[in-house]
Amino acid sequence: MNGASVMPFGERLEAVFAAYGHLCLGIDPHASLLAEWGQPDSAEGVREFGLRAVEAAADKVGIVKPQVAFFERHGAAGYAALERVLREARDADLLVIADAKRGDIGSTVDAYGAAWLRPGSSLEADAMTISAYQGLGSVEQVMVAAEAAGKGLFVLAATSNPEAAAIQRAVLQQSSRAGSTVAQAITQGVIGWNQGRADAATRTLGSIGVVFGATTDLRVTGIDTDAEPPRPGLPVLAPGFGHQGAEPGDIRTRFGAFASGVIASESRSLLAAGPDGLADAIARRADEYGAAIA
Ligand SMILES: O=C(O)c1cc(=O)[nH]c(=O)n1[C@@H]1O[C@H](COP(=O)(O)O)[C@@H](O)[C@H]1O
Repeated sequence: MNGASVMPFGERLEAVFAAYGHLCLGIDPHASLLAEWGQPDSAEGVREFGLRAVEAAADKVGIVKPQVAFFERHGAAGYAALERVLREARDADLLVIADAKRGDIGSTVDAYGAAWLRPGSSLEADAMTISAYQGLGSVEQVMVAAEAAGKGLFVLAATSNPEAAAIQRAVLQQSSRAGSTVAQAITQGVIGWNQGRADAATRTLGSIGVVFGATTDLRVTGIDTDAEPPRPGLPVLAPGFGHQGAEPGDIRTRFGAFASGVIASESRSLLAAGPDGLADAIARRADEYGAAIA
């Protein structure tokens, strides 16, 4: 793969923001939603659910985030269903974030990167979620490979679930970032990595982002939301809108200076509209985010 010829993920994300705004449809085929959608709780059911969600999302929103776990529940057949959903979504020109939350020692996490981000892989997505609790260095090579292939990564930093605070707000004792919280150190590490690219000064958004839950108070986590982040801007995957309680109007107050890079992700709150109402629900919500971020 010739890295010089691919469009960086951050540029693709910027184009999607300009065309469709900041809303992302999470594709989470919970058993209860499958029942509401009239689909069996099986690999066939999650495939049909995913395909109908993609159909509703196309031209209404620019980004989808399939939650891998709900497909994995159905074993190999569930993975075949996911492969089909990923392919259809990418063919529909949606930017696809595989929510796989992988992490491990470097040599193993590289294989996860190859599974989800290598061009031509049957599970190829445009970006994936990744965990760096084995050290940011453990995912360094995945960052390099993602960047070279025009792909993106979202590293968990300050997640939306309340029980994460105890770990993510813990203060580092050792390392060059001693005194920072875990969330802060991961965020600063990712910002620094994007700044270290040779063409950083010409980019508006970097290709490596973080996950900040929309329900989380970032300031308490040690992240300064008032300071203008240096170029390139930081892509922020922000679940927690809708079902978990955050609303479009919270974008500015929660994310401050990071707001322009926020991907506002909602799954259950949109999917609850059912297969026939989903496209309209997405369009309505996209307008609300548009007004909130303008
Ligand atoms: O990485 C994620 O997407 C994620 C991070 C986080 O901090 N919180 C969070 O809820 N998520 C995912 O976002 C989705 C949220 O779904 P809803 O609460 O139904 O919108 C689920 O697939 C979660 O796994």
